[in-house]
Amino acid sequence: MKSNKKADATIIIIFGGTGDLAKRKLLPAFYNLFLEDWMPDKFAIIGLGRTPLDDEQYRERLHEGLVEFSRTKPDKSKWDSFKPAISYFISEINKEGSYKELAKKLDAQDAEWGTRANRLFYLSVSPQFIEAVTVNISKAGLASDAELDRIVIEKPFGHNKETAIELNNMLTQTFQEKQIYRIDHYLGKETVQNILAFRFANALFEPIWNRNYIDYVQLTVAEQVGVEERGDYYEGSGALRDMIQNHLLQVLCMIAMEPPVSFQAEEIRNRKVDVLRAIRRIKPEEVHQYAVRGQYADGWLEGKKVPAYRNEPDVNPRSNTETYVAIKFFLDNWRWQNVPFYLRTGKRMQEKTSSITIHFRPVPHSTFANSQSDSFMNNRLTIDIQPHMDIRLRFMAKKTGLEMDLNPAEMIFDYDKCSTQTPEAYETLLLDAMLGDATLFMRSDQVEEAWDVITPIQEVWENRESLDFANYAAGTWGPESAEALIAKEGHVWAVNLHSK
Ligand SMILES: NC(=O)C1=CN([C@@H]2O[C@H](COP(=O)(O)OP(=O)(O)OC[C@H]3O[C@@H](n4cnc5c(N)ncnc54)[C@H](OP(=O)(O)O)[C@@H]3O)[C@@H](O)[C@H]2O)C=CC1
Ligand SMILES: O=C1O[C@H](COP(=O)(O)O)[C@@H](O)[C@H](O)[C@H]1O
Repeated sequence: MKSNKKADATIIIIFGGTGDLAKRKLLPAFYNLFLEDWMPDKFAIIGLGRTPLDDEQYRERLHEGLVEFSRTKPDKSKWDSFKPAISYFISEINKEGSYKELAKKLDAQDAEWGTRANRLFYLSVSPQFIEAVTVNISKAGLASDAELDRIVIEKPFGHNKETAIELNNMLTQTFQEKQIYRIDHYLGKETVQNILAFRFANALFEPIWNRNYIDYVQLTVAEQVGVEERGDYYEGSGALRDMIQNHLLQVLCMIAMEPPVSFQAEEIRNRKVDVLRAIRRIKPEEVHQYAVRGQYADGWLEGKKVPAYRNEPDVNPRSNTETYVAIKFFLDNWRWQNVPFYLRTGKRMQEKTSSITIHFRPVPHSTFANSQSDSFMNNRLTIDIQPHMDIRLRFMAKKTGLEMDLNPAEMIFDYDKCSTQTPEAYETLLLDAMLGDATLFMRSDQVEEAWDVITPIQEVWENRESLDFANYAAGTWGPESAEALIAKEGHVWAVNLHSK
């Protein structure tokens, strides 16, 4: 969460510097921070990988990434001033010798600047390498200063609760908790951060933000893309681990948390972990009542035929991996007792859209005769996270005319009307990591609680044999069972309603 200050001298060391994430997200984020004068006055970016490249060839690769993925296209003179800070270091993760050489490079940079710089170790590598990198960093004494040195860990953080605990234990042998930045890029999204401002900087909403006024809450993260080139990873993950365990549960925390006393990282994280602890654990025998899963069949998206999940590259043709999940959660605390929180996410859905919808209770007594259905008359607050970013409040208003007839109307805050460009999530998060602000990163207990929430579902799904996959066509809103899941309560998925 940015203040107006810049970080002190910083060296960013990217393990996996030749990988997709570095090219697609990390370097464009650093470049845009540089353009907007957020990078430290002294900074260096060292990319690591085994691919034989020299500095100039590495910079050229990253430049291609900027052209393709950056929200601002690279300007020649700006790129020329940015690129000397980038260098490449050929290294094998498992070889201790590489880290000794890296130590020399880091020390030389410190000597040149005349100061011990902050070191930000970014692990943009497959999770199987986290232990080797951490142990070797420790052996080579690269992270000797708990105040200056930090490590950023990408998702997935563990494969289940047990492995997440093991990973936390392993990391804390080298790093203190305050040095560990577990990234969840949803927390860096502008609209997700705005939930905190919306809830806690306005007196208007807090009094009604509870079970007395809110009927139910929905969170949808729908993607049009399929599994793309990530079949190998996704087969071992599925939508529950890939999206619910992290992004959707983190957003749920922002919606449901109690007002924090301050905006200190620990305070915010304490309030969020309270929410995760309050989520009622689903018993194995109840999983079918609370959760549904799906897998896409072939279908049509925007006029193009797209293949079924089982026909995607690196996917088992008899795969049981879910590409769609919908879950009904309850929170056992005073604020939210008996308010359903519906979470759903899926690939190959009809629209790309991520949004939160708060459905308010109906008026206690209906004064007006109206042709609209009751649920359509209820107030509704929608926070559109992406691709369109806005906050919309639906209320009933009188239809212009001589009769007293009602119509829904909307008050809209539209980000498109703001003059400043919206930063990418990785820009916010990388800046925070450089500044040492962990507010938007996950603490160990948050990750473990989030795994705990999904464990029963995960275990039942992994052990159940008969599946009727594929059960939704690509280009639709997912399996029919997801509609049934909430129809039982007389509820309806808001996005479907919205797009009709
Ligand atoms: N790509 C994305 O959009 C996202 C990625 N992530 C996470 O980020 C991490 C990185 O993903 P991604 O960039 O896609 O992965 P890639 O497969 O594209 O890149 C892997 C990187 O690891 C390096 N590497 C692999 N083995 C070794 C080794 N033995 N020694 C040294 N370097 C090695 C590769 O370098 P080289 O080949 O040069 O050796 C390459 O730079 C993963 O944890 C992923 O889950 C998270 C969210 C989104
Ligand atoms: O972490 C992940 O997120 C993306 C979706 O991110 P978004 O910012 O485009 O909404 C998802 O496609 C991917 O499977 C998952 O690993």
